[in-house]
Formats: sequence, C-alpha cells, structure tokens
Amino acid sequence: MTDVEATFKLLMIGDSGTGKSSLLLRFTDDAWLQPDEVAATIGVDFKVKSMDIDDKKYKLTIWDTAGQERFRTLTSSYYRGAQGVIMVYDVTQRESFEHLSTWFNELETYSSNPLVVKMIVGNKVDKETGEATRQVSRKEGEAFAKRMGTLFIEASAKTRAGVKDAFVEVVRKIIETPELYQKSSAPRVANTRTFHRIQITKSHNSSYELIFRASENTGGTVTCRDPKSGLDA
Ligand SMILES: Nc1nc2c(ncn2[C@@H]2O[C@H](COP(=O)(O)OP(=O)(O)OP(=O)(O)O)[C@@H](O)[C@H]2O)c(=O)[nH]1
Repeated sequence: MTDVEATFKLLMIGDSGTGKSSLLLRFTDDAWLQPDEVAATIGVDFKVKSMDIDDKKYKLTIWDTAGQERFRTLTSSYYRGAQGVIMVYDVTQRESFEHLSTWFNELETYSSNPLVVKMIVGNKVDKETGEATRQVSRKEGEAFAKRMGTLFIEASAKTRAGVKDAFVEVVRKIIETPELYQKSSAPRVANTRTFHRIQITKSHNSSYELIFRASENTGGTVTCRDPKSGLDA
C-alpha cells in the first residue's frame, strides 16, 4: 500500500487563540507546546501528513491560517481548491463561538465549491475542569453545527481528545463526496464559465457548436454540441 489514492487540501480557520496551530501540531506530530512557546500564526503555515483509511493512503496538506485579521493576507488563495474546512472555537471563550458566523461568511465569499466539507471543532475541553469554566455547552455547539449543516466535534489539543477523530471524519466525508476530488465527476455547474462558443457548419443543414468552458474544478473543457437537439455530439 504505497500509492496515494488522493491528495486533499484542508484549511483551518477561526479566531486567534482558539488553538488551530495546536490542534494541527497535535494531529501531525502528536506534540504539544507549552503556552509560552506558542506564537500567533502570521499569514499561513501548512503541514503535510498522510493518512490511511480503509487500506488506502491519502495525502493531506493542511493550511493553518492566522486568526488575527492583521496577519491575514491573500485570503482567497487559502480557500482555493480546499476540499475540507475545519472551523475552530474555544469552548471557554463564547466570543470565538459567536464569531463562527463571520467565518462562515468568509468561507462563502471565497470558497468556490459548495460541496466543501465543513467541521466545527469546539477546542480546549480540558479547561472546563481547570482554571477556566466552559462558556459554550456541547449541546449548543452541536445545535449550531446542525443548523449550519456541518460536522461537529469537541476536542483538546492538550489532552489529544477528539483531535484525530476530527481529521478522520473530515477526510471520510470528503472520500464520500467524489465530486470534490475526482475531475471526471466534478460538477460542471458551479463556478463554470462559458467563455467562447463557435459554430461549425458541416453542410447547409447540419452544424455543431464548440463550447469552451473554464472551471476551477475541472480546468478547461471543450464540448461539441448539436444546437438543435442540445445533445453532445
Ligand atoms: N488548555 C488548552 N490550551 C490550548 C489548547 N489548544 C491551544 N491552547 C492554548 O491556546 C493558545 C493559542 O493556541 P494557538 O494554537 O496558537 O491558537 P491559534 O488559533 O493557532 O492562534 P492564531 O495563530 O493567532 O490564529 C496557546 O497558549 C495554546 O497553548 C487546548 O486544547 N487546551
């Protein structure tokens, strides 16, 4: 089992300090940095990890974006081509949960693919027994995720709880949605732009149309259509 079945791009978004970089480090290296060793992400960082699911190997490139507005640049390029988006909030910071709607707006603005798999992660559950009290209940997190049609999990980068499961669930859902990564079955409708049509006349009563389309999903396509029947020729 050495061949890579597919490569997926995942993106981590959410308010600064919710633990995106810590979750990623826990997932890729099973490591945890002490709070005084952690620095805010500037721009974007990314890690590559392979994952085996049902005896198949998948390569993940995981982009970790800055939560702080002033460190965010080239936002649209983060989203381009992403098949999965992990949205993180801190269960002990209600504001980071309430900001999820802003992150959804950004996702809608920049993600070209309506099928992109979304997962909401409520991070830092270990803190509920420690110095900080929880400000968002699991029930509330779940209800919000259900309303937004996304996957949901609670996690702790510190204790490992839920971290691997979050990534595995996202990848499984992507695998179940081949339109997201198989070129031949990518939808033609979304983000497909017809940019040129030419009519080719074969004889006085038969002509065909060549249609050139550009799509972020499929690259370019050229189809030949009988304009009378509307069928591909
Ligand atoms: N107790 C606890 N602390 C956490 C957890 N995850 C992250 N932290 C702490 O939260 C702080 C912020 O973590 P980061 O991983 O840098 O957060 P971020 O979302 O990547 O922040 P930006 O890069 O600014 O967007 C650090 O002090 C981490 O140690 C967790 O699961 N439990």
